[in-house]
Amino acid sequence: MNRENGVWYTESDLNRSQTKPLPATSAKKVLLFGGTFDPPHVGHLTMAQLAYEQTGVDEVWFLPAPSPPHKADIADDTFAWRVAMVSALLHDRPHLRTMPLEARLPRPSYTIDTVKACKKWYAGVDFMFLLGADSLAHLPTWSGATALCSLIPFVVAAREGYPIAQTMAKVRKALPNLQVGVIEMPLLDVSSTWLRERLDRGQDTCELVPERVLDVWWQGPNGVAKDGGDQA
Ligand SMILES: Nc1ncnc2c1ncn2[C@@H]1O[C@H](COP(=O)(O)OP(=O)(O)OP(=O)(O)O)[C@@H](O)[C@H]1O
Ligand SMILES: O=C(O)c1ccc[n+]([C@@H]2O[C@H](COP(=O)([O-])O)[C@@H](O)[C@H]2O)c1
Repeated sequence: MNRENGVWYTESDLNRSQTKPLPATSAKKVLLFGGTFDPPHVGHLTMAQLAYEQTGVDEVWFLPAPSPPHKADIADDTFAWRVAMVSALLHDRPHLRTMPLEARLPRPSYTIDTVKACKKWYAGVDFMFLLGADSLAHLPTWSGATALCSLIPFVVAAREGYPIAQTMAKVRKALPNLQVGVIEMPLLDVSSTWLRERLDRGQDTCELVPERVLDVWWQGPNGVAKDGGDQA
């Protein structure tokens, strides 16, 4: 491990970012979807699919965060495992892509760094960022939130406990330059936390985590190849 400018990174991150070509795209409009995905579930899949249909983007890019800024308990060494679970979730849906691009970036995985990097790496692409209303409510606490809002428009999905209109109004007071659209989606009151608790107790998750994803979950973080079976 090395430390530079207050940021921790591993040698393998650096080697990787210097040697591996970026994944190619022919997309002109892309919706970025950042998350911890521990594990990914039908809520994530549904919001991405509906956002794809309703925004007219060419692709939705799932960006698992190696080190999510507000989740100190998430270990970097679960990253490849979470990437592999996202790939399993998106199986057979080429317009929804697993893009572990944040592996190439400093830790913690601040969204402003990700957005700046994506705009630089994919200069011809128009980006938007997808999040749930709970994440939107916390947006004012994100690193460089005002600058981030001037860089990218957001697309928000409803989430239990965070009524959209009130949440947007409150966030706009803190971030007057916020650009945000809302997707139509039924409330799906499912979270990774609740599912993890059930999995830890050996309880049925009733297809809220698809079987393919569960196969990876049960392999554990040490049972998955370090690149998560993916290409970014
Ligand atoms: N059921 C859902 N409905 C709407 N948005 C969701 C839902 N689940 C997750 N999201 C959104 O997806 C993004 C990534 O979420 P994340 O990977 O943290 O899953 P989570 O279910 O919120 O996890 P946890 O319970 O561990 O906080 C966040 O913007 C979050 O708001
Ligand atoms: O940039 C930040 O300060 C920041 C703070 C909290 C969350 N985020 C991003 O929001 C996305 C969802 O985060 P989470 O913790 O709900 O999985 C993920 O891409 C995080 O990197 C970003």
